[in-house]
Amino acid sequence: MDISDAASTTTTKTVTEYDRAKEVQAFDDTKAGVKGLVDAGVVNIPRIFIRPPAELAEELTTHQSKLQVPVIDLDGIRYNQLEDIVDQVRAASQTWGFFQVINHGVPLNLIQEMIEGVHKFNEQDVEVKKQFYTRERTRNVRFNSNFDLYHSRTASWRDTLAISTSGTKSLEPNEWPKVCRDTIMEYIKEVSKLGETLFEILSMALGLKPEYLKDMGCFNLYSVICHYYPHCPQPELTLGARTHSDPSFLTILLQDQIGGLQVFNENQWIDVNPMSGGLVVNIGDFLQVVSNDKLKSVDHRVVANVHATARVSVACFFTGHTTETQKPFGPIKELISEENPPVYREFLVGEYFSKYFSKELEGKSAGLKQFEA
Ligand SMILES: O=C(O)CCC(=O)C(=O)O
Ligand SMILES: [Fe+2]
Repeated sequence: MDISDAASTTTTKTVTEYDRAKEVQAFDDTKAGVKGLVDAGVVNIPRIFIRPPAELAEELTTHQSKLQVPVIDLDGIRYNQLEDIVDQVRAASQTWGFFQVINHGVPLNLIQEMIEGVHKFNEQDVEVKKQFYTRERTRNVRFNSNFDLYHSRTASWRDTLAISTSGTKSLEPNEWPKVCRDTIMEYIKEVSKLGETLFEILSMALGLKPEYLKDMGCFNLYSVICHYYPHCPQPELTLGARTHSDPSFLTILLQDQIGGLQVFNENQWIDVNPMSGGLVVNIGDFLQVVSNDKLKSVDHRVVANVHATARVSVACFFTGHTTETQKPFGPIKELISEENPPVYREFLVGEYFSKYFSKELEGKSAGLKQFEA
């Protein structure tokens, strides 16, 4: 390559990068999200959403599998089958990092209302919705498209309404989106109860007393993240959510019947098939750390929605304490020994969050690496 070639390559690169930044900004400035693009009738998705050629080529090598994420019936708790449930949760959390629960106690009509509430929020007058559009992390209610829009190589085909519950009590009623406020409040209450039960089961699965994880401070439903995945006209070119593991101890996820969530298991992507009335539970990075790798936080993603109807999901993140002034978390003492030395160092949830939100959504290994001892 001679100097003029090098110069023109540099120029092209600069222009491409400049265009991307400009296009990302223009998209963000609409405050209408991906739904705004769909409403405007786009048939070719903007290039900020198109995945790099290498990623697209890799996709062609994946194939469908008959493997299924384990389903656990929590009704057994009432029938003296707790031990059996603890065994099932342990097995699922050590291998899949994911399981689905049924008979979980969260009222089915509330689940339906939550799904409808997220539709209503996203499908209301765009001018009303825009009032909630922000990337300001100090705001307890944040509507935007792609929290990592400015840091990611590829944007995802989804919009998100995030509610931080730590400030729920101090939230002014008009800070909340009216169309789904009461439903979300009620949902937080019910999912917290389920979370408490699951943390007890997980403590037992680790051979600890039932209150152990709760006493440690893992149990705090910090954010409710409502996702809306509009129909994508070119689903093969993008994703609904990039591959990631969750920045939480535990996540309880409600998904509607459309499907698209996939979990990485035995070197392949497996569909997490929607179950009417079921909830998906997954182990987050922090639980993998405190369990010293006994429980696994596993990569997952969402494919772009091919259906005419938008897909809705609601992820409840139990993140424990959240400010840097709180006590640090690290591998549980009872789980480490000479044969099982700590794999991870102690960390502060706040410290982890500030890194998480300053980069793009990425696979688990990158996230967990920073905790290593
Ligand atoms: O929409 C989904 O099914 C998954 C959402 C998710 O993985 C997340 O919010 O962390
Ligand atoms: Fe996730």
